[in-house]
Amino acid sequence: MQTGTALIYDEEMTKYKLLWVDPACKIEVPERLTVSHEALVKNGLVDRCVSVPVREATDADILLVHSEEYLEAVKKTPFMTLEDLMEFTQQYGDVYFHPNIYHCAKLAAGAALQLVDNVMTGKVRNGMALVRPPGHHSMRSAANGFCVFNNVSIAAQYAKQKHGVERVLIVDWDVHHGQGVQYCFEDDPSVLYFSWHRYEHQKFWPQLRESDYDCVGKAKGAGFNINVPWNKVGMQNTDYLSVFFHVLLPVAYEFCPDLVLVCAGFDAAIGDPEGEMCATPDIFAHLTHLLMNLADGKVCAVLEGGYNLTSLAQSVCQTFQTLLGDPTPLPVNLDGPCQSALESVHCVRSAQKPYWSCLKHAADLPTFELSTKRIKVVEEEERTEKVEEEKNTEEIVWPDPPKRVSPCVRTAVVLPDGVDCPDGCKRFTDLHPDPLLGKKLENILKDSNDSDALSTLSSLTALIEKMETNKICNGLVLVRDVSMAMMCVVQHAASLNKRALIVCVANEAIPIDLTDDGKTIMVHFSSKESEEQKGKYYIPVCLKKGCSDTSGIMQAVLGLVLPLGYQYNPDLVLLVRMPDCRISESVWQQLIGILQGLAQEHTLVLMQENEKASVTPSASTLLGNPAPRLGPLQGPQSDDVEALERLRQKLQSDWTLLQTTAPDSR
Ligand SMILES: CC(O)(O)CCCCCNCCCN
Ligand SMILES: [Zn+2]
Repeated sequence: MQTGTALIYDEEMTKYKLLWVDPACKIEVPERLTVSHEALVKNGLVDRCVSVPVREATDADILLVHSEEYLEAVKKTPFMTLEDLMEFTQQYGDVYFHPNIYHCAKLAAGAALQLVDNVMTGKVRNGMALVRPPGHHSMRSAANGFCVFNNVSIAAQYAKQKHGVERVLIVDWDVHHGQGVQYCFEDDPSVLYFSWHRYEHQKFWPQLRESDYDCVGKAKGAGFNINVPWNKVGMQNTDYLSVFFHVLLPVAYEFCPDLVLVCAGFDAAIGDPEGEMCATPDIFAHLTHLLMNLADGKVCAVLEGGYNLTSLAQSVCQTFQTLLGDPTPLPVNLDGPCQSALESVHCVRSAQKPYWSCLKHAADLPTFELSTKRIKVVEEEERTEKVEEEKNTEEIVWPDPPKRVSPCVRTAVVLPDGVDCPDGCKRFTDLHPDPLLGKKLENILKDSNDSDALSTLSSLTALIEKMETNKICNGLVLVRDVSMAMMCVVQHAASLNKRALIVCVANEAIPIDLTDDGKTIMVHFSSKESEEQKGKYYIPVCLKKGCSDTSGIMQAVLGLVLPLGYQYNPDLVLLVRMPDCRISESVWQQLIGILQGLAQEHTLVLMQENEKASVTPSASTLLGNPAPRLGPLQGPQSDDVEALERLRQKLQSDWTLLQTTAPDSR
């Protein structure tokens, strides 16, 4: 299995800066790179990465996206006087030139290409390039928004041409719209471009009509351009996650990319003078994690924006730690998305509905959008951007990101004799069995003299305690009686006062009575509609074709289990695979991989002892290896989607992160 995270950085890219007064450009300073790199050094992350050298993009590389006349013009800038540089800059918007910026722009683009080469040839699994100048605003024949060459667009074309990549997903989490990327690929169905961006109904820079949610791509590219406008500032972690769960991830899994490129701008983080958002740096740990089970884990992030040097450095470290496989921090206190974010999610899903089967049941445009859409053309005078007042982002403070310590044992296994311990795992036995365990479990144990059942259960309970004290990250346990073991885990977690999220894939009802105290939530995948109401903490997901229905499961995992799980924020995730549940191995691995974003990766996988064939693949994903791709997903069964929507309607008043439509509260 491919491992290793590339870090691409060269201090040469710090050697250009603004040489004259320009309020629009003064935030793009060399210190952006130095503070990011220094933070990586300080946190011991540079030593854990594979350092990959930069290279200059060649003319041929640059001409994959830009015109010859533009390249020739930029080539002249190193020899220009200051006056010439200022004159040359005038023709573009919100960007500046410098005698050394052409050299740095070639290095920035070349760094992205080095990253693609190393990931595509399997020298590393993933990586991030710390570069300046950024890229996503630059266009075929124009510099713009601090950008000279479109680093990520060049990387996408390069990946297709040199490595035969057929489908590239570009995720642009920078707070500005990468219009340069949109223009480059808007009629190209092989590149799916996703961007969220501060928009404020076209009042925010670059004030483009084509940045709105209804610009979905052109001709063959229709549906392969996804714009999520933020029409208010102050968006929080929950707003970002809501867009990933209900817009990006369902489409990304349906698209099934061979490669994921990230326009990793960190001006979407709190404290940034450009974004004025409130999402904290640890959110990038989750956003990164949620992309890492796509494309067999081939994720290449390239720095774009980020102008608050504190949140930038923290966000860069959070991203690298996840790329390196460190447990994600707990997603604390997520309430639901704000009204404005919900309107954006609603509008994007309805605009993209014709193009993606995962959205075929999405709601239509909200009526208020239809009515104001015509009159929403913002009057010209309204659009004059407010004068550059100094944004008082200095006094904005936020808590330091939590420490993310990897337990010394990543994956512990409890296996019957005769089943080998997979590489990288550690066989676990309970060294100090609790003599009273039989008594404590008598309500569960049918036969308290059943010694090997008792020993398995004591290993199970001891393993949970090792996870809760962070000695072990996650675990895989094979048992004879899965239901009994599940009840034992539920009871033991409750006795430790730990919240457990149980995801159970089965094909028939399961004998369990959940306490109604919210200490345990169970999502039960089955093929039968369950009549009896087992309380609001028991969530039956019915799939007509049962757990063999890949797209049905994925639809439910992304749109229901993830939002609910993130909002519930469990201490432990218990993944239970009942005998003969017929789930496909790769879907099972996706389930394990995706849910590791919760509970600091404290996932306990429980299967029957005859599932020997699944031990190695399950362990591989628990060890942090990316789950295999599922292939482009078909549409889920209509009646399953309708059942899921009914379930969502029922649950979303308690679990507000499940919402996908804005109440028509006009
Ligand atoms: C890579 C990037 O998207 O971060 C570049 C953003 C350019 C912003 C231009 N306007 C700045 C106005 C100053 N308040
Ligand atoms: Zn930006």
